[in-house]
Amino acid sequence: MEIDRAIRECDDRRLQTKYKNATYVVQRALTLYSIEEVAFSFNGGKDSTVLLHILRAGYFLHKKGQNSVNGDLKDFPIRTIYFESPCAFPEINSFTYDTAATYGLQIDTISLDFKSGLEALLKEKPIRAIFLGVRIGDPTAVGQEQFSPSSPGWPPFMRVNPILDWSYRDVWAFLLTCKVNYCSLYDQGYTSIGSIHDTVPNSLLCVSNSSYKFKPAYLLADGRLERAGRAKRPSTGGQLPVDSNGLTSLDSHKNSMLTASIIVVGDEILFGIVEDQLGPYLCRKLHSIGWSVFKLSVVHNNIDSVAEEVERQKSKSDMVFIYGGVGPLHSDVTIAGIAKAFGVRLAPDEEFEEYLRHIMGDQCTGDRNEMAQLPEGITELWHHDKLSVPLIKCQNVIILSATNVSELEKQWDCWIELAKSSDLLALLEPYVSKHVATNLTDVEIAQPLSKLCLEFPDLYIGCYRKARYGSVIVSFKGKDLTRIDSAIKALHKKFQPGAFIEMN
Ligand SMILES: Cc1cc2nc3c(=O)[nH]c(=O)nc-3n(C[C@H](O)[C@H](O)[C@H](O)COP(=O)(O)O)c2cc1C
Ligand SMILES: Nc1ncnc2c1ncn2[C@@H]1O[C@H](COP(=O)(O)OP(=O)(O)OP(=O)(O)O)[C@@H](O)[C@H]1O
Ligand SMILES: [Mg+2]
Repeated sequence: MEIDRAIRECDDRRLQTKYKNATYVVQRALTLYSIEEVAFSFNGGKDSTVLLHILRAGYFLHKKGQNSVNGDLKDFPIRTIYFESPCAFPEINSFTYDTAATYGLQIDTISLDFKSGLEALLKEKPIRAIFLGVRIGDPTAVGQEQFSPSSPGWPPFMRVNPILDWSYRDVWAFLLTCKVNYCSLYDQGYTSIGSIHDTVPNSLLCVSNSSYKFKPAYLLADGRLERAGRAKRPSTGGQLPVDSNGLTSLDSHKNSMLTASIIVVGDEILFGIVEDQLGPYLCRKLHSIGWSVFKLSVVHNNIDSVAEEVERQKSKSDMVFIYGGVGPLHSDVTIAGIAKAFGVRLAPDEEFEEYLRHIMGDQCTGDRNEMAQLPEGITELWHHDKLSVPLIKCQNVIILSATNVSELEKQWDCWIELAKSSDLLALLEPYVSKHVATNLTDVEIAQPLSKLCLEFPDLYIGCYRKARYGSVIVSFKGKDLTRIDSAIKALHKKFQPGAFIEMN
């Protein structure tokens, strides 16, 4: 069988593993369900083209040893369904039908929408499982496994996703290694194909800005950007809903208040063995860009403790910073905790794996690297020349890998630079503060200070002392220095001259 042979003879170990696992899923499905009970959902896209050949190979391996099977091109008895749409590219349509003719696919063309079409199909045919070319990274893949029952509200069947864990690069390695045909649009710069109304060539493959020439899809270096040619649907996902003026909540917040939370993961801090110095540093940095820190919490190195705190803070704050518990050790549970908080699973991230391979060399070999597993569908990697490993952002949660202040300083500077250039982080008026000290007693200053707070509601006016029997320090924090000066003047007026001394 030509596909099986091509993979066995190539020297790409990773591809061989992916192929082995995918054909294994097909074989298990063909053991669980009879051939009449399965269907292949084929639409001429690159992922479903990979799946076609995986199914052909899986069927061959499943039947191997039986005289009836010879691995011929047209030896494919699995019912194939195609949801035809007037909005599909003509190239996709013709590729689908040409492929059906080449491989002897028995195509059922369905002209209804997916749900109604499947309802009608399942009433008529004994189908119990449908093979799909869904992959991690597809918006619809979140929460799916290789075998996933259809969603509530959909007709009942098993979705079988043999190539769920394949990356963009795996797809192209397979198609090119097996030298099979794929839809011609992929050679014209299309990297993921939807309808004619929402799909254009991927601009990252543009040969030069002046021409409309594009490189082929397999040259896209960063597979996470395969959907860059697909129109974005308006979404309120993440933390930044768009208002009626088209402004994100960050824009409309520009002159008001944005809040951040900081979560530290560290048993040793809670045991009192280690002192956290990163939290206070981050608080100062956040104030310097005008953000207000809502909470700084320390949690145990435990997935549930991390998940619980992340879940709480991600909805209360505009941004959550988390550090500690990041790495390959048993206690490094932060990333798993974040995945749990968002209700997604950890999935291998090929690009991140490559960074790790770069810094860890031979220590990081094998087909799977636990450290390269990141929360699925919500993770972005932020690169900066000065960082050996990119910053990891899961929606509004930023994972910092710094373990001391100087590392944090570097990560913070890079993060600010990246966030500024992507317009993600609103840099607000920085907070400014002044402090005055007095030897008056708490009782003497309590009431006038309460009144002052009412007179200056736009300022934060707080008190602290360094010793029980020493001076009290009153702090004024806000975004307008003249308001702070007015408040201090008003305070002076309430007492004898010289009762309060301004501190540096
Ligand atoms: C055979 C088949 C089965 C599907 N089953 C489900 C399902 O169980 N639950 C669901 O939410 N969507 C299901 N879908 C819809 C897909 O998740 C997704 O919405 C569809 O592929 C449209 O993608 P697009 O909007 O990017 O074109 C199914 C689609 C097909 C073709
Ligand atoms: N119109 C359709 N008819 C039949 N199956 C479909 C259709 N649209 C999607 N599917 C199924 O859903 C899977 C995922 O679709 P998706 O668009 O992500 O991948 P693709 O079309 O194969 O490749 P690409 O990402 O390049 O568009 C397909 O592989 C196919 O199994
Ligand atoms: Mg598609």
